[in-house]
Amino acid sequence: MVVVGAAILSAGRVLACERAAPPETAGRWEFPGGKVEPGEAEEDAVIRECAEELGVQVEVSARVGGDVRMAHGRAVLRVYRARLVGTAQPRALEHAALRWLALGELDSVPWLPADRPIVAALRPLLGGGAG
Ligand SMILES: Nc1nc2c([nH]c(=O)n2[C@H]2C[C@H](O)[C@@H](COP(=O)(O)OP(=O)(O)OP(=O)(O)O)O2)c(=O)[nH]1
Repeated sequence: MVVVGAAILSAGRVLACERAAPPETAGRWEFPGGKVEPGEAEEDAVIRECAEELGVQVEVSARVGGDVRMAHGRAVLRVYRARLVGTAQPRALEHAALRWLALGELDSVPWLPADRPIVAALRPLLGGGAG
C-alpha cells in the first residue's frame, strides 16, 4: 500500500498539518495526503487528498526524499512537492491545525516518525523563497 503526502511550498515555507485522529497519531504532524486508491496515479491521489483535506487545488511536481517504509511494514510513504493553484488558502477540514513552517521552524512540531527523513530532504528547498 502506498501513502502519498504533499510538501506544499509557498514563499519559502512548507505546510505542516496536525493529525486529529486516530488517538495513536493525533497531535503528530504530517504532510496532507493519504492512501492511494486502486488504479489511481500517485499524483492524482495527492491532488485529491489536498482537495478533501484542505479545500485547495495543487500542482504536483517532483518527489521529495525517498520511499519511507512505515512502522507497520505494509505501507510505504512517498511525498511529492506541490504548490497552490489559485488564491484559495488551505483550511483544516480534517486536521486539528495547520502551520506554514520556515526552514528554522521545521523542528518546532512533533512530526510522525516516517516524516523525519522527508523533512530532512526538504531543507535544501526552503529558505530560498521556494514556492
Ligand atoms: N497523510 C499522511 N499520512 C502519513 C504521513 N506520515 C505517516 O506516517 N502517515 C501514516 C498515517 C496513517 O497511518 C497513514 C495514512 O493514513 P490516512 O488516514 O491519512 O489515509 P486516508 O486519508 O486515505 O484515510 P482513510 O480513508 O483510510 O481514513 O500513513 C504523512 O506525512 N501524511
